[in-house]
Amino acid sequence: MPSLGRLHLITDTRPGRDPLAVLRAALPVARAELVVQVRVEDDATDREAYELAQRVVGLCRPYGATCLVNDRLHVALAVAAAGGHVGAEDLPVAAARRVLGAGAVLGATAREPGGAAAAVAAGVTYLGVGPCHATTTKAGLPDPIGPEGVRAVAGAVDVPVIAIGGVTVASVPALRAAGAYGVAVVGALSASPDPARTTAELIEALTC
Ligand SMILES: Cc1ncc(COP(=O)(O)OP(=O)(O)O)c(N)n1
Ligand SMILES: Cc1ncsc1CCOP(=O)(O)O
Ligand SMILES: [Mg+2]
Repeated sequence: MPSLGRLHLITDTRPGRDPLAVLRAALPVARAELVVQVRVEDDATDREAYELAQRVVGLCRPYGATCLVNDRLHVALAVAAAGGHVGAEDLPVAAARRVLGAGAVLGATAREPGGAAAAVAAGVTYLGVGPCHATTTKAGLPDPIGPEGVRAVAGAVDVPVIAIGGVTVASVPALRAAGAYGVAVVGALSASPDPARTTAELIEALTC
């Protein structure tokens, strides 16, 4: 397995959220185990995405944390992020790999073994697999696949599987038992009254 962080914190840029405050709380706890994925709302401008990503890259650097950019790979390149994440409505994996280059971290979304194997063949570094559980963070998703869906994908590929969708501290053990290498969260940290503590609990559950 590559040295990819196990805790993926996806920025929550919905109104009233403070993604940089959450990141400042999580970084000193998770350090190099943290992968921060800069994800902005669809109607955000590229300039807004760029400015947030630039801040995130700067905050991650002293901790050895990894910054990725969701969807907007030109923003990833512009801020010298470590890579990006693409899904079904974004650039195809092979095209994303060409854009980012051979050394970049490239994630893609998968929910079943066939799609996962195709993404691996096309050059992904890791797979974001889900939604594992119900989530209120993103609308229009298919039904949750649960730990058994994660198990099916993890058994079919040899890249790290990052479970996403409604992940909480309590759900991490079952996801790990199903073969997840790590987890990606929005609400578990963004809505936590104590993001530093929740980060510590997530890291403990992911590395024990
Ligand atoms: C780690 C991880 N897994 C899945 C996703 C979802 O990506 P996508 O399907 O492209 O949906 P959007 O996030 O772009 O709305 C992800 N971002 N990260
Ligand atoms: C972007 C995305 N893709 C699948 S689930 C999801 C949102 C995950 O957010 P949360 O951790 O709050 O359920
Ligand atoms: Mg996408």
